[in-house]
Amino acid sequence: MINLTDEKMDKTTKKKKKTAECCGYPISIFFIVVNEFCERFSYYGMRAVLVLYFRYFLLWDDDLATSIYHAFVALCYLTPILGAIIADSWLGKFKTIIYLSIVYAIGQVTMAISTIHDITDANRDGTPDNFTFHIALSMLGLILIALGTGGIKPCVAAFGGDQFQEHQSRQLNTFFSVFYLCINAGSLLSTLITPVLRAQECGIHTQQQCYPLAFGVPAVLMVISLVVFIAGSGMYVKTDPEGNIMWSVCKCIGFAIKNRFRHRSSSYPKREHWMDWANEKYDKLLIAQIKMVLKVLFLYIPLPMFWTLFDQKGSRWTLQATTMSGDFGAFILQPDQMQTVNPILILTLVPIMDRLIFPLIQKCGLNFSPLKRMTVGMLFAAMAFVSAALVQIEIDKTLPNFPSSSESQLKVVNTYSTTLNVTISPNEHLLIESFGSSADYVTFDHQDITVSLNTNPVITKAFSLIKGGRQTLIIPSDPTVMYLKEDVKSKPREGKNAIRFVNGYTADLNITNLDSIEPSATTNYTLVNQGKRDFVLRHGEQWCEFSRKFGFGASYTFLIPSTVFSDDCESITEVEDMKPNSVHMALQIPQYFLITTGEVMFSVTGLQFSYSQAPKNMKSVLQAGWLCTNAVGNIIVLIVAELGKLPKQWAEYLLFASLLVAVSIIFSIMAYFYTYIDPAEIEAQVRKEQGLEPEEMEKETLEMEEKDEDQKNEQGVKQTKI
Ligand SMILES: N[C@@H](CC(=O)O)C(=O)NCC(=O)O
Repeated sequence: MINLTDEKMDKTTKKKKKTAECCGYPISIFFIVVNEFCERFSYYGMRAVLVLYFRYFLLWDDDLATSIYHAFVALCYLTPILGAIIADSWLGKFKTIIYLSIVYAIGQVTMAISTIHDITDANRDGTPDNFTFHIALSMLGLILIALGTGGIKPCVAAFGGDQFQEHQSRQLNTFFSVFYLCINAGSLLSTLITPVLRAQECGIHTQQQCYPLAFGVPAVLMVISLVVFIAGSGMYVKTDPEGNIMWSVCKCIGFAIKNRFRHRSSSYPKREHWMDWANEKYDKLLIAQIKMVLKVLFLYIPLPMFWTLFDQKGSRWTLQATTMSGDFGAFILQPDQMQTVNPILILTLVPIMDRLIFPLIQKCGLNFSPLKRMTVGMLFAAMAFVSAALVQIEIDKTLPNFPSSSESQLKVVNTYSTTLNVTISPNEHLLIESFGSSADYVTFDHQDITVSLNTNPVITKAFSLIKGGRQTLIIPSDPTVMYLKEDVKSKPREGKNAIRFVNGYTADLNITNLDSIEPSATTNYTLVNQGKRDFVLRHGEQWCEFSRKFGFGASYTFLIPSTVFSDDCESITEVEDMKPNSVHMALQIPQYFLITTGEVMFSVTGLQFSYSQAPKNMKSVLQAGWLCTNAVGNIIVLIVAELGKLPKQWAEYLLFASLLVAVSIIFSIMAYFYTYIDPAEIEAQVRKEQGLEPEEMEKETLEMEEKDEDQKNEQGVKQTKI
């Protein structure tokens, strides 16, 4: 029985007594959660506009932009290992957070500077002249950000946990929930704000999309995060690093393996655990701690699969949203804004789960242990993907029938003065009225065709179609020069609409935001957003204006007749090449609800579990291991994206759902054999076995602390003497 005198009690708990409390919580955690809010605002705000920056500022193609984006996210979840090593073996969590936050803030500022196009826009045309400079600077910024955000990630949660005393386990759980709420409040606000900042126009010489502001605000938030953290400095419980623990762990494991191999003959008695083969050389306490960590790390093996599904909400699900309608009546939701449903749901679900669902389950006498929660979380994520597959099946029903890689599709547009009988060899006959088009695309399984028009004389012309492509045969006022124009063969990106104009007027025309268009020519596609759009057509002094209301994801060809100015643009004909999206984005809400419920059960619980099951000196290491499961999950997404997809998107969703169900079954079996531990208790037991009684241990600690203090005092005296 530990029986400490008041004086001793004072000394052993002196660090904790110093932390002021409010409503049973250490005040210091206020600074930690505010710091986390600002940091996550900074991270998610920057991430929200990153792909668009790659795509439209650096002018990378979709594939490169997506790959670099996922590689960056994976790096952000790999660097926690580095942060944990620095914290646990060298600087301690407090200093690690400060130093790496400085690196992080420098990275954000570098990133913001790299987006100022005026720096290299010597010819003032609105585009940077030296892309290498911008790419190099932004890559440097991203590496620093990944190092910073990843490095501090395992430290901040564990540092927050360190602020609590042993009897505050209930408050500790609430802290992790509040911590998660702050992450999502930061993420929600920034995901809403930074795209709006990006859409502003700014610049010194020319006005461009305001990336410097969109990246600059997250940089400011990171500086604020650092200042807030430093402000709480006097109140924190700061645990000292315990030497190069990772190195000791590696050496100890290496020795155990070597020793086991040396004694592989059956004549040697078996040992309870393979790590016991390190007994000859290493401290029993270290071996016991390594066993605890390995047990948890082993349990982590199936976890990346959850993140593989979870992180697709930023990629596949957003792409799915681009094929849906975001018209909610009172407001219009853009496809990438659909992602904000996740943090919104987190903010509502975490309190509901904590205050209502989990206590209710407990009241019913059910043992809903952390590992059971995580298994159920995985099943929810799998259900989310089943829901996504069902939505996809509905979308597929409304999608155009795009050509396969061996087919070609053709549509005919007639801007000739009379109705035409169009024969496409060998046996396609189309009757197309003046300023009209064929009803739909005709599919061919060969590329070479001959087109005949029933004009007088008959006009015949041979064409070669694009394999796997969609084209329109434009018949102008002079049909002898009929020509092919390539069409879009997938839904326009970001839910935009692809539009183009065929000029049936007798002279050049100028159309708002488009280059001048010659008679009989067809413009290239321009992407326009949903909503009402106005266009002004001009030729010399003549002009007229016409308006169209667009939905999401459609494609149109507008045919301009020769009478366009005399009837005030009334006679412009609209040919619908691709129908607007008709499946509503609200149908994605169930899948978001399911994945977010899964996240609350899996991720919030996993965070607490990783903290509670780690020995004191390896808490950051285990947090880093937990975050690494996320990195591996992202790498799996990268590999799957690179290897190509199943022919049907809904089938891919079902495949992922089935994989996660299989993995969750394996995880539940592993969890069944896992026994929850109290690391402090095990450590005390090992010490006891080593012959160190608790009282002696306390005594030893006190003596060491006293010695420490004496040394400090001595140094102080020496310093004052000097
Ligand atoms: N729900 C996510 C945030 C988001 O995707 O907007 C989350 O909580 N992630 C955990 C983190 O630490 O960022």
